Amino acid sequence: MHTKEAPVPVVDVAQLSDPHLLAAAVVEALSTTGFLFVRGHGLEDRVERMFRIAEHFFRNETPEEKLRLDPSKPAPDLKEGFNLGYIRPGQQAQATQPLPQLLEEHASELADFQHACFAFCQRLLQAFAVALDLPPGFFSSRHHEGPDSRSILRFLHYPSIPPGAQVDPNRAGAHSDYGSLTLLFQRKNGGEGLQILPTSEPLDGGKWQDTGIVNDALLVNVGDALELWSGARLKSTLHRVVLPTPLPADGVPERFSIAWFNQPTPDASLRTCVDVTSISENDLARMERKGVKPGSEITADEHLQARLASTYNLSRSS
Ligand SMILES: O=C(O)CCC(=O)C(=O)O
Ligand SMILES: [Fe+2]
Repeated sequence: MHTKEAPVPVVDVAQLSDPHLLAAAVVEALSTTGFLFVRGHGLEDRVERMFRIAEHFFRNETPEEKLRLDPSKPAPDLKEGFNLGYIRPGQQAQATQPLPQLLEEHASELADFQHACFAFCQRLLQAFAVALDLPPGFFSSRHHEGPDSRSILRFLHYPSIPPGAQVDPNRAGAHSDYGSLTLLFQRKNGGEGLQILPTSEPLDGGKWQDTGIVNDALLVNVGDALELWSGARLKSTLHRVVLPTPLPADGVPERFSIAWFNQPTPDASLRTCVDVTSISENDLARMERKGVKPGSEITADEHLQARLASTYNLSRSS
């Protein structure tokens, strides 16, 4: 169900195998709010199973092993995450980066889920190319699966907040995603808290809006690489995860989410594919703030490295 403000539209894509029909259904939302709830995506049967695997992992992995897996882990009381790189599918599924034992035993299911996420993104990417009057494979042919792909599956856990705790209201700070597309899976119970700052709002002091949760839908959002590539025809929107304010007297339950960060092939050119002079002042300013220059010759890997090295400096008071 949507929250009151409900800024993110919902589409059902189950019947939209034709890229033209899919484009007509999804492009409007992704070129305005940059976020879209998608139903009928075909991953429904697998999502709850992935949440169970993630939940079991976060609950049972030892603190020492968690620290070893991610020594840079920030504020462990607010958020913890685990990134899974490419896993070769098959009976003897094989991770290309060693997996902790608790995940290794599910390698084949994890590989299957990663592939389903990748395949769904390929469908969307074909629709975007059609919408921009480009050859249908323009974006999708510049993405691939394999050990050298930069795409990752991320399990996220936001631990519960006990009654009366003094904590920063940000469970995850304001950011935009770096890649081409993100698929975000949320849970009905305890999953609330994701907010977006529509691109029409000022970066400092703008009005954040709750995305809400839509049952059985996954949330698609555009990342910085695709925003640059498409000359901001598709928008990479700031988002964050917040706690309710004031904090409820009985505390806040834990929250799990799962994200698939789809990345273009590292050496693919992200040269803007539309006339750069047609990009609005507002979009240029937003991109400049991220250190992104439309029209320049830059590869997906150079873009990713640059984005990883830079951070926003946004006020957290809004
Ligand atoms: O947990 C969420 O709902 C959002 C996570 C997110 O935006 C991210 O990891 O990039
Ligand atoms: Fe994100």
